[in-house]
Amino acid sequence: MVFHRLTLLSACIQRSSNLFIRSHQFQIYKFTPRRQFSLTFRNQRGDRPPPSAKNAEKRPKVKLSFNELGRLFQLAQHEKGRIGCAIVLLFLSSGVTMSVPYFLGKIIDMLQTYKHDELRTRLKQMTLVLVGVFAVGAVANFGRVYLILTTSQRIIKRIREQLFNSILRKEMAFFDKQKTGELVNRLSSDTEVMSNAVTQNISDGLRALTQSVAGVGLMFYISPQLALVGLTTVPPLAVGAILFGRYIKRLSSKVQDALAQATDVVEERFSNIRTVKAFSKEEQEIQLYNQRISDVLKLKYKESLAYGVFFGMTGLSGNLIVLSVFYFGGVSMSQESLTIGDLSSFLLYAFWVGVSISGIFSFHLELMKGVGASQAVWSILNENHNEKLTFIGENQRTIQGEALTSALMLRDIIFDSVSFRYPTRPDVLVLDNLTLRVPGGQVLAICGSSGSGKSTLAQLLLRFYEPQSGKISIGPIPITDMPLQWLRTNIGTVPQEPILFSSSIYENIAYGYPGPLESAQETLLKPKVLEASNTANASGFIEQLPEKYNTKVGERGAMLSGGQKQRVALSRAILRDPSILVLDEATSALDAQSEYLVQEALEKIMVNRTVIIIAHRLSTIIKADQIAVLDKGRIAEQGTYAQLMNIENGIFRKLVATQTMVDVDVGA
Ligand SMILES: Nc1ncnc2c1ncn2[C@@H]1O[C@H](COP(=O)(O)OP(=O)(O)OP(=O)(O)O)[C@@H](O)[C@H]1O
Repeated sequence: MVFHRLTLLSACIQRSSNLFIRSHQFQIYKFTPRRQFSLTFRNQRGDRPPPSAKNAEKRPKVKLSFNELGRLFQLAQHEKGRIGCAIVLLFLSSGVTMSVPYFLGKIIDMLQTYKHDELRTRLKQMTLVLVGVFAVGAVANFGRVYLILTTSQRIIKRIREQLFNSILRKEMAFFDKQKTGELVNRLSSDTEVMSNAVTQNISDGLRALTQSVAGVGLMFYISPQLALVGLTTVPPLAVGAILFGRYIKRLSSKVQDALAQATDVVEERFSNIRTVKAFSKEEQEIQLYNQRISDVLKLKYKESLAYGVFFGMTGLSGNLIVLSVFYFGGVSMSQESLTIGDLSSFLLYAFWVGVSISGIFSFHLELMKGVGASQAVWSILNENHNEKLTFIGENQRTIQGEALTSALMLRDIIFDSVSFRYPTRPDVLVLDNLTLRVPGGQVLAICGSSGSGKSTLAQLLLRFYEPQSGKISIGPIPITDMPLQWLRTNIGTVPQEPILFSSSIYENIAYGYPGPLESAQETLLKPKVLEASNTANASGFIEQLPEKYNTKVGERGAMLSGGQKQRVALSRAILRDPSILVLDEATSALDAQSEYLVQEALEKIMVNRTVIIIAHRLSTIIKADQIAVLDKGRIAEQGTYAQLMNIENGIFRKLVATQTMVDVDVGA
């Protein structure tokens, strides 16, 4: 009978041992998909991976600094109550889990000790008690899981809000350096890793810690000698697991880099699909992608080999523990110092201890990942590179005695000895002590060869960048003294290649409305949108679309033609009724009809505004009140068309002669 039960128990333990191994695998694999996903773009430190896998060796190591750890834990500060409740529930549910082996041992002993009616009565009582205990465990578990998951999401939401807010307020130089994909990755993936490190991970880690402490305690309680036998394998296993963890960490970093390279191909090719197709490079791109994913597969083979060896070894040592516990346990049973129930409980506790220890390793790994991800997020959240966004207050109506009105903005714009280099390219002097007066209320065409700095002038006027020396004023007021938002609200811009949002035409035009959209009443806004699109000669084509103003324009406005996009962008710019309009003309020629419509619209909106046109078309230039020619970072010539054409060997004359400018017959 005893032998039969031992055989049963042996089968049960073999299952437990397999479960133990699978559970180990689960504990480690559990994080793998998320790691792969999040690290596709990011290495351990949270940086975008370097382009070659070779460089991966040089990545900085994450060291657990208490400051960083402290800052990470501060994320959970607002959620103390919820996390506290979750921890109490965690202790309760862990207590229930850890009581299972104890009760199981008791039942086995009961089966051995009692017979017939007595056994039935006792079994009934025990079952009733256990139903109650398990019900409490289930409720506690439900509460813990619900609280932890919702808290995690609340923390993610809070960091995302902060991060998005911080990113949007950065100056342009920040965006010149950062890759969009990387910022998106910080917002989506890193925030999740960080939040997980201080919620789910804390919960899992605490459970692992309490269960291993309780498990070891109970093992010693049942049989100190057997506990020592069982636990002798823990230190070598721990060393093995740490070494294995390090190896896997290195290997998986390489896997992540290889994956990132494969993803880079996908990202870039998808976003430039028109170029790929136009050059018929589909085959070449498929091969390139296949090569990249083959690199991933090779590394995965290595990883699989390592996992195989490790789990083979842990499986073997797990079985050896079982064997030794059986042997020593059997000896103790023969000396009647241990019951079969105790032995069963003991083995189950040993199983839980094993699972929990692996949980502690995972906790450490996740915490490291959280710290790694947080470093990049903290550096964005640091106040560096923020724009000085000053919102105009109710009482601020004047600057230096001048009323903040559109009349002020209609005064001359003066660039006074402005020198400028882009922060990302400090070796190139784009504007060299440039002085320019833009007459208020008139149209100034700026021309010059490609790359001479025409668009840069507009960027400085909008204060996307600050000049290294010199100043820009409107009337007597330097633009640096004006509230930034007010300055920008009074300047309408239409870039060379307008980019629209993927929403409807109506929403794209309404985007020009100064102030928060929700505060603008629909009834007031709609006529303004219609009027703006009329002025910009956009209403004609919009009305012909099946869904008119509700037509979705596709990503970046891809569903509209170049001329249509320009007119929607023009509508958006004039909706805000700006005193200053900056138009960067498209370098490529529009068809004659579009060209005519754009030109006609421009003539309508030029009235009572200062207009700066970064001009590429001779037709526009001829109509301008003044023309400024930019050359070698300075204004080389300024005057009317007739005046500039009269300059012998003049730059403007040469520009016209070499037909650098697009000439379109607007009367067509
Ligand atoms: N964000 C930037 N970061 C670094 N350099 C820049 C940046 N934008 C422009 N540049 C450089 O500054 C110089 C002036 O560029 P800008 O765009 O003002 O020329 P442009 O006269 O408007 O040219 P185009 O007529 O071809 O549009 C160029 O050498 C360009 O490469």
